[in-house]
Amino acid sequence: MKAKGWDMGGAYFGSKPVFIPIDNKLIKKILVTDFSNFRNHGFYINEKIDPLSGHLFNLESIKWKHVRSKIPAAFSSSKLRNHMDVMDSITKLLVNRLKNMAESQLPIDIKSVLGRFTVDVTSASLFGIETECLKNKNAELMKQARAFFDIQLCRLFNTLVLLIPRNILIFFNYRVFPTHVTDYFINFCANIKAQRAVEKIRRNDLTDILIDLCDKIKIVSVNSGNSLPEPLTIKEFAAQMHLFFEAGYETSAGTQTFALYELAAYLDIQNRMRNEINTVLSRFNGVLDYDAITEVNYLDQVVKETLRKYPVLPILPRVCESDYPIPDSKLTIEKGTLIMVTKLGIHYDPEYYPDPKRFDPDRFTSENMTKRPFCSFVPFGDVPRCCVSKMLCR
Ligand code: HEM
Repeated sequence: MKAKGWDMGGAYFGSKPVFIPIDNKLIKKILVTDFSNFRNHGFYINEKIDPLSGHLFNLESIKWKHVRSKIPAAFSSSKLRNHMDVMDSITKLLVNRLKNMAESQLPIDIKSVLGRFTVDVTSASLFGIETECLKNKNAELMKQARAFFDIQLCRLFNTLVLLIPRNILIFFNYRVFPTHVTDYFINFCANIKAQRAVEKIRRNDLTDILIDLCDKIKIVSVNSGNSLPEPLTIKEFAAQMHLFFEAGYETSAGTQTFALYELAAYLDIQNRMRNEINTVLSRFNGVLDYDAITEVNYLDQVVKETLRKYPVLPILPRVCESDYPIPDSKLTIEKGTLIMVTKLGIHYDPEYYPDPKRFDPDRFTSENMTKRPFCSFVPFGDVPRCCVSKMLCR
């Protein structure tokens, strides 16, 4: 569409009209400046029948804001610094596992290995839970979290279901998550909450933040006109936990897999990255700690170029909350219209990234990055409703 000189376009998703902003200033308005009119993702949510669907990605309006406002504390750089030891020990386990696998000369399902590694790292650092998915392929938590999504047919079906209006799905009590997965996660969370209460454990991690949301009601000034947020129920707590296990798996494991693919294809890039890591390691006594990580700039460029070329979640969905006159145009986006900001379109725009199919980490030197406009690189979306892990990416 941009090649035709259009600033915006449209399509149909089934019978639903979809607005596609192309002009970068309009994208910024939708994601950032006029966010209050485009807060929600518009995905199917039915907390009564399908409690796990009530997770942060699906939550809407005030309830989303209430839960979301507490989460960033779990992702701060000081928290990350504290988690370096546990990340280091799980990474050593990964290296050993891969060495053993390589020696056996058998094909490796690398995405699955990296997925289990990611779940171990996120669980240990965010929740203080040892999941041991890397050690044990049949770890129960992993089986439950992936049971449904590993079946391609179920994933396809759940995408097609989005074509059906939400009120019809609610009328037919449609549920995305099977009962056994829902029950497993509700029990799992109830046990963690009880255990922390009995043993008086306080780690100030994501688990504690979610438990606080269950136990405490934040008093909002009556004058602000907002209703008082209710404490989270155990089911709502479980929905958030389940999302965090899922979110880390597909996104991070997928990105690491694509990065390995490109590094295997371009040995010069691989060698340059390895040399940089070795040089930094030699300055930090062989330990890749938090400070060392801030110095591996080329590695950071490789990650960014991978996120550009392979944007997991290739669109950023939004719903227009009230009629929105598009600035500098005679058009209005009608209330209820679905908006799709296409990350893929932005990341493959030759105006920002010449020869976009080429894998070139040098697009992300700090000098080159400052030449591109705002919203030209959006792997995590943009504030306020960006990915919660965005702040961990340099
Ligand atoms: C390569 C890694 C990742 C990528 C590329 C990624 C990308 C994204 C994107 C594009 C969104 C939607 C943003 C929007 O609508 O504007 C999102 C949302 C989200 N992500 Fe990630 N993500 C990654 C890793 C993670 C990890 C490791 C976690 C947590 C453990 C996580 C948790 C979430 C959550 C909770 C949301 C919903 C935020 C909200 O609606 O307020 N993501 N992510």
